[in-house]
Amino acid sequence: MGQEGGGTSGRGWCVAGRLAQADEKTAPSEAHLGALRLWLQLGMADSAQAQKLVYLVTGGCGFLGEHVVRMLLQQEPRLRELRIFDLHLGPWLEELKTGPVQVTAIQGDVTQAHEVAAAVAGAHVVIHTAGLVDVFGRASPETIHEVNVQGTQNVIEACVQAGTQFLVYTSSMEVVGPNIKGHPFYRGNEDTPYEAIHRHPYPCSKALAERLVLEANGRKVRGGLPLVTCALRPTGIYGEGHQIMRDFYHQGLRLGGRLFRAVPASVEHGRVYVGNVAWMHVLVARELEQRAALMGGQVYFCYDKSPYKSYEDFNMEFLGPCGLRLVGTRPLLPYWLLVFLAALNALLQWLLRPLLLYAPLLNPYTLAVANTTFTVSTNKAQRHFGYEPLFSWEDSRTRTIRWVQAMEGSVQ
Ligand SMILES: NC(=O)c1ccc[n+]([C@@H]2O[C@H](COP(=O)([O-])OP(=O)(O)OC[C@H]3O[C@@H](n4cnc5c(N)ncnc54)[C@H](O)[C@@H]3O)[C@@H](O)[C@H]2O)c1
Ligand SMILES: CC(C)CCC[C@@H](C)[C@H]1CC[C@H]2[C@@H]3[C@H](O)C=C4C[C@@H](O)CC[C@]4(C)[C@H]3CC[C@]12C
Repeated sequence: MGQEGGGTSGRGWCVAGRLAQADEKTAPSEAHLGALRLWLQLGMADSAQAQKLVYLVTGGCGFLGEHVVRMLLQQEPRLRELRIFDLHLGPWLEELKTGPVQVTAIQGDVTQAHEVAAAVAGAHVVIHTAGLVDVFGRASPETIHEVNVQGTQNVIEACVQAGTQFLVYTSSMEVVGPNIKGHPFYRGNEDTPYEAIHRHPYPCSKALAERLVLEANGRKVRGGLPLVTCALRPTGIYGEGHQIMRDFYHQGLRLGGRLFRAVPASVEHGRVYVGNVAWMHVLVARELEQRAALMGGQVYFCYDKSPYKSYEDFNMEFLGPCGLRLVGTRPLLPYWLLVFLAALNALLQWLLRPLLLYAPLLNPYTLAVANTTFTVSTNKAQRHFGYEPLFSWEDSRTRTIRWVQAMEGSVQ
């Protein structure tokens, strides 16, 4: 929309169109022309002012980050420059550079304070989605901490030093749960009491980082204005580009078009479409300035109309139409055996570490997350900043199915 309805340039077109029509029929009076000239002038002034904001998206080349980047370009008409900061830049960035918004790709590391500071300087808004998403034991706990916690601290300090006033942080449902006790969280909201106790490095790091962001709300940035921060907590994100969905799909193909049920169908797992999560980021960033007192220091779960289902049944909404079948109405293996296999995988990972990286999907942590009900039901984002999902469940499903069908090696 930045391109399509970009501020008032769209309005200018509209007026010019109407004027041309009027010319064909009746000559407009001087008064009419004067009014139109004034409107056009105001429109141009508006337009010059409209495209004034500089946004920085950290992790802008990741699964969620790419959707945030594209959504900003479509839905934020005030954007002048969009900076995309990532450890690994994607080739798709090139196609964005021909549009009306200046797109600046910055290869950098959030753990390097000076790189972050240089990227943040002059930005009005920072959307910090960069993170090390690792629940499979690929990275060390120290690395996860460094990227997720120290990286976030660097972003906060850079905002303070640069005078950047608005910071949106991508947190995670996992800062709440599932906790180590396996307590269910059934359609809870941001105020539902829950014992958020974790041991795994990933949720621990996200919880620490979220706290840093929320505590930074109100800190004075350069120039004396207060920093306004908030955190968004997506549940399990799905949609175009979702790596784990890709993995399940390929695994299903290898197994002759079948996947085997491991988790009871009764365990609800919260899921949210990536387009809606991106839209929520864009809206939050837009509304933080006007509603700083209400939104500053707040957390919001990301939600939409995706149905409540088990992790595997939900995946079948997309993988089913792409030719896969989920075998079994109940888990094929007893739970104790899954626990044993998960523990065995953890042991093998530890033993093999000096030789190779063994990081299967099943481990004690992923088993616990997949086996514990965790779903949200809230309207806080709607109440605080007017969020409504941009994509219906039907749209989200169709888009995801099309993406799976277009995947390399697809049976379609
Ligand atoms: N995928 C989910 O289901 C989910 C759910 C809740 C929250 N989140 C959060 O959303 C954010 C994005 O997750 P995602 O699923 O898109 O993951 P992703 O791995 O696809 O994206 C993360 C991006 O961050 C970048 N990055 C990693 N380390 C970096 C560093 N040191 N410096 C700069 N960039 C770095 C990566 O290169 C990548 O492009 C993360 O903060 C994650 O914790 C994800
Ligand atoms: C029993 C096993 C075979 C099933 C394995 C599924 C497992 C890999 C899945 C289940 C739930 C998934 C997590 C969940 O959707 C939410 C998040 C939050 C986010 O911040 C990071 C990703 C993560 C942890 C998903 C990872 C994959 C999980 C554990």
